[in-house]
Amino acid sequence: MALSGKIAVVTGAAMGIGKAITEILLQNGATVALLDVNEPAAKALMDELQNKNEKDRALFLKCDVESEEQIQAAFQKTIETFGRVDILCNNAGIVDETNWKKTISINLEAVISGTYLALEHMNKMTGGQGGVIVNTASMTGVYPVQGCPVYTATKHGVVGFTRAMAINSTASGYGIRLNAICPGPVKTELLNNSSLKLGQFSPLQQSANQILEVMGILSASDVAEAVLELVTDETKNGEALVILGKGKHFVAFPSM
Ligand SMILES: NC(=O)C1=CN([C@@H]2O[C@H](COP(=O)(O)OP(=O)(O)OC[C@H]3O[C@@H](n4cnc5c(N)ncnc54)[C@H](O)[C@@H]3O)[C@@H](O)[C@H]2O)C=CC1
Ligand SMILES: CCCCCC(=O)/C=C/C=C\C=C\C=C\[C@@H](O)[C@@H](O)CCCC(=O)O
Repeated sequence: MALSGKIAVVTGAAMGIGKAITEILLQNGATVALLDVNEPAAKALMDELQNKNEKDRALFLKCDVESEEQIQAAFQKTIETFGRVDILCNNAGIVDETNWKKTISINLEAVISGTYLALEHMNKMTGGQGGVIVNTASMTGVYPVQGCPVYTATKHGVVGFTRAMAINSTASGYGIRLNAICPGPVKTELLNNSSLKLGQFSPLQQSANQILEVMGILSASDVAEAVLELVTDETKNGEALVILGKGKHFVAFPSM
């Protein structure tokens, strides 16, 4: 898929991996609606884009993905402004093993809401033009990590939901590809603060640190490059791409 003229929606776009996804999509010619709850961070990014003459292809929409109404309003504004949606990156996520219901709400429920809203607008069976959805899972969506059982559960859910929806799309003719990106540790605010967010499992933090030593640490741009691969490679549907400091691989799931 060539990106020039394509319209993308990215959630959690103001910082970290979402910011890097936004930047690489813009660099490759796409137009991006940036959805985020952090208005100051988003405005700072928009100022950066202004300096790179990319601001006219970027639209910040304040949106808390915990609110289905706010996601719907952001989609509506995107379509009113740019005409359609071709690409969706459900990227917003948190780690919080104490407020674990919020973690489920943002990391999994919002991915489902965003995907279903995108279907309404992208589905070829209902007048859409098709497209691609990349959901940000994690290595914890494939390999359980001590210290963050609910986070791990949400990311397993993102992988399973994405793979099931990819099968649905093929079977139903939606014309939409769905893939999951499963990064290891990435140098972002989320990772920096993660050791404070393990709640009752904080004593297990050392095991998480060991993952860092074994797996290596990624930059947000490393992840964005892998997301670009999933967006542009039209042979990829229903994949879970694990990317670690030491390399990347598509998960080989057991066949039924
Ligand atoms: N940093 C890491 O080591 C890894 C992160 N991930 C996943 O990557 C995604 C992005 O994480 P990072 O860039 O590391 O985090 P980050 O904390 O650096 O950035 C997350 C962005 O999402 C936004 N956000 C948070 N809650 C939101 C909400 N309710 N509505 C709208 N926006 C919201 C934040 O304002 C922020 O701009 C998450 O889904 C995370 O689980 C996956 C694997 C590794
Ligand atoms: C434990 C929360 C994980 C959230 C990110 C994810 O999806 C997967 C991460 C995999 C390993 C995480 C290791 C975390 C180590 C922390 O305890 C902390 O030491 C990291 C500090 C960041 C740094 O050293 O650069």
